[in-house]
Amino acid sequence: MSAPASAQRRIGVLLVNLGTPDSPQTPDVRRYLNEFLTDGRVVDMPAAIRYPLFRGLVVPLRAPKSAKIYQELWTERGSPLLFHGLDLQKKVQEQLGPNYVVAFGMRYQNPSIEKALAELRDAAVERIIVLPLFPQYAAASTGSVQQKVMELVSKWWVVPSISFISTFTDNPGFIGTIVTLGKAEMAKRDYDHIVFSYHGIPERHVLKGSHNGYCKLGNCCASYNKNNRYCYRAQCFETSRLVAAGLGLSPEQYTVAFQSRLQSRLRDPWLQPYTDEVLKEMPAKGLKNVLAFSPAFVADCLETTIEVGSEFKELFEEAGGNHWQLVPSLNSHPQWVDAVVGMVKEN
Ligand SMILES: C=CC1=C(C)c2cc3[nH]c(cc4nc(cc5[nH]c(cc1n2)c(C)c5CCC(=O)O)C(CCC(=O)O)=C4C)c(C)c3C=C
Ligand SMILES: [Fe+2]
Ligand SMILES: [Fe+2]
Repeated sequence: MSAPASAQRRIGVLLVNLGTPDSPQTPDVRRYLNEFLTDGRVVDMPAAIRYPLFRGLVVPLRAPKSAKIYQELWTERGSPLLFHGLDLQKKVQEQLGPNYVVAFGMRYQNPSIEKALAELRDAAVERIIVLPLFPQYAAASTGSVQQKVMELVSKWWVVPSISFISTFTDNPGFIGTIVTLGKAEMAKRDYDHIVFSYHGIPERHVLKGSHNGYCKLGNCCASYNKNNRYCYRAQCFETSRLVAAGLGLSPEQYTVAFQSRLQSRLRDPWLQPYTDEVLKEMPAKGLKNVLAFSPAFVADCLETTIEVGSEFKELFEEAGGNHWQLVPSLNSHPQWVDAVVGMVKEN
């Protein structure tokens, strides 16, 4: 006879995404951006410069503009990044069953990681598996979640056993779901070219994380190996290569590019090529029908729906393109739910 569920050892699973404002109104967007952009892992300036510069100047100027974009993105269910995260949590919990407790938190704003961890502690879980929902490790995303979780649990009297899934750039279930979604779009029409557009990071961040100086922003990232396992650029290339293989694409049929750079007067270079520049040149080369993937994000958000799905489409059409199509995000697709369950069970 098996022990009752309540007597069995339970494992906590913490799914974390980046964050989103509580509402698309300027004060909430300002609060969100203040927390996000003063994180020393996102803007790696000395705190004495970062706080006054971002709280006093950058965020007050940016918040009203960002609020307008969030209003465009907002749905009846609120922010897509949030409700898709909650849907994923529910479906993963259903599949994992009563021996697991699945919580969901955001690195910035709500529901906070602190609240999600407290749910797991209250459920008396024996250990916690943390899955930051960023496929490719970056110090500014996954690293920041890890730091926050460690800061919070280090204050508990009984510190739990914790493990982190730090990257799933090449996870077969993750790759397979993107391939499924891509094939569905490719069945609807013919495309001249494929773009894999990833969230950019400053080149400096890649160099700071370079293992023994291995990564130098050159051909070092062309293969994915033990020396560049956590190099964001190498991981973006690896995800693209695997998805391209699943779709049967040759290297000439796709381009990897980077979006969402935070324009600054310091003009520090971000990972290149920049997606907006690449796509503007495509129509003149005869690439008039383009399918775009956003494999740095697992759920719809500002950077997918608005930036890739609508702003890039407009730029592409202005440059003479016919058809620009964004492949939908994984959200809580059943194949993706299976992939998350698989990663948890393997851990
Ligand atoms: C995929 C992982 C992410 C990395 C790496 C990342 C780095 C990074 N981001 C900024 C600045 C901004 N990012 C913004 C939005 C945003 N970023 C990610 C993910 C990563 N960021 C997501 C999922 C989102 C969308 C959130 C949503 O609610 O939809 C924004 C806000 C956009 C705006 O206000 O216009 C900024 C700003 C930096 C500087 C950085 C690395 C150094
Ligand atoms: Fe970002
Ligand atoms: Fe590299």
